[in-house]
Amino acid sequence: MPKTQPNLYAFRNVDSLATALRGYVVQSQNAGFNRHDSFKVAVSGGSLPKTLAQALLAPSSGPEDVIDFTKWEIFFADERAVALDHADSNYGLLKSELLDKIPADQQPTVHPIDTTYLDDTQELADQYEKSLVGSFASRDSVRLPIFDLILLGCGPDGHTCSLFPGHPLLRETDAWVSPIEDSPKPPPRRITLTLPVVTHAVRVAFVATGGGKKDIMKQIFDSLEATLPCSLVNEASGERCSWFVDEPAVEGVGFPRKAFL
Ligand SMILES: O=C(O)[C@H](O)[C@@H](O)[C@H](O)[C@H](O)COP(=O)(O)O
Repeated sequence: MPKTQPNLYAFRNVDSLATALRGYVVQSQNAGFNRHDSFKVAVSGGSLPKTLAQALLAPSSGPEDVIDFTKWEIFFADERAVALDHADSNYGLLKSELLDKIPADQQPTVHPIDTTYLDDTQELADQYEKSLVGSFASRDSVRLPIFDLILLGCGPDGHTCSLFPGHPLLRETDAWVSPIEDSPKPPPRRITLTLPVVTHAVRVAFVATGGGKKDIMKQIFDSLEATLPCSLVNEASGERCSWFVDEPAVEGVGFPRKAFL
């Protein structure tokens, strides 16, 4: 069977991207509600939380466009081994951009790292894996957790989550969550969902904006060789993977764009 291709959606600006991203997240949420009455989503750091907040905090456009955060379970696709109130914390970033702006009686369930284990990234990863087991299923009964949606960014070197080009962690096949002590993007000590978990999600979405991304976007979409972490996600997830980008990020990219309907 031929492999399916990812969806590349390009927008004039971040405002129109955020509107489409909202529609996509609401669809993913509703599909999750239909499947198991909750929405299990993982988010990364970087610029994503800001764009996501813009999308999710916008007023509803009608009865088809309703977000029920109380049934959301939010996990972190990757997290830095720092305190939750540290400037480098992805939880802290999501909190200030999004969670603090959601009314108290509508708060989602959020799964931050257990900062008791900051000194030992293997233990930090193992404990985070346990929180996935608690929410999804025991490791004996499922090979991999199935997120309803994983929301990712794309680094200028083609990394995503804390999965970096050429890093041995890309070959991890057993763990759901792994430590990394030598992240080329600071800070070096982190934990990350592994590639099999990312590519096993019902849907995966990347958000990448700005002209600084165009060279790596050309490599990801126009090169036949899939070695970059973002390319590996594209290859394994195919049409379950969608990219929300602005025009400057895909300037010169030949890969066909789709209209977001
Ligand atoms: O914690 C992190 O460092 C991120 O999860 C990382 O994977 C990020 O998503 C990319 O580096 C893209 O970052 P930008 O969106 O800021 O370019």
